[in-house]
Amino acid sequence: RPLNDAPMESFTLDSLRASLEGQEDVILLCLIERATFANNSPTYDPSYLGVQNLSIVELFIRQTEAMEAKFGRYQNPEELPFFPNSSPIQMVPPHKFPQILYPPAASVNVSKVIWDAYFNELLPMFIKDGDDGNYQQTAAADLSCLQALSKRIHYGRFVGEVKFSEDPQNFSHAIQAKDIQTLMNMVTFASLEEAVVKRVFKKAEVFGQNVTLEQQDAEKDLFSSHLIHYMSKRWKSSY
Ligand SMILES: O=C(O)C(=O)C[C@]1(C(=O)O)C=C[C@@H](O)C=C1
Repeated sequence: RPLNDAPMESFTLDSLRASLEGQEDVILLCLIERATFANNSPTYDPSYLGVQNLSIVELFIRQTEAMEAKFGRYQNPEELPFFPNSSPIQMVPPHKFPQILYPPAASVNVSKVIWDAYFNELLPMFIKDGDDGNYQQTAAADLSCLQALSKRIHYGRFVGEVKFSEDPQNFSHAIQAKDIQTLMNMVTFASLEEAVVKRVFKKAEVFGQNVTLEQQDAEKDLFSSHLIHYMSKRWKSSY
């Protein structure tokens, strides 16, 4: 469920984990949609448009975000733009979302890391070579993937806040001592991370199937085969 006016107490570790689990589905479906288009290299070529040396994807994302900002997308603290735009123009009145995050936590922003990892690492893992001319659709699919990934990754800020609120004394102690190792041990669970990775592999396999009414065994589509192959090379060896 999206963030709403519910009080802070209603955000529990369980409710946040349920949200994270649902967000996995969104990410996989966005990646599957992106995989229906070819690599489409002109989408990423800064010289293709001849506009301020910006690629189609960057210009499209900048303009889409500016428009979405006007309609209030980034009033919700779950959403972070890749290109923050301080334009004061707002078409919608401000909405009072709960201020769950402690200000330093709210300032945590790894959008640049997500951007680079998506284009340089994730996308080349599964995209097929070629040019089908659908550059706008490609850029739009990239933006959906990026937004879904960014939301999932930045959700860690809410999870951290709830974990703090469950054990403020021990957390405060470690924070004051700047004991990063203890803090990391307090917020991470290797077995849970392993379970998340396994669940995502399974979902990628299921979502990537072409479901037909006639066949008993659903065929695997190219996306899931490619993605799972590369994900296995990248991550499975560590589990
Ligand atoms: O569920 C938690 O406790 C989280 O912190 C979320 C999450 C995740 O991103 O899936 C992050 C770190 C933990 O090691 C395990 C899981």
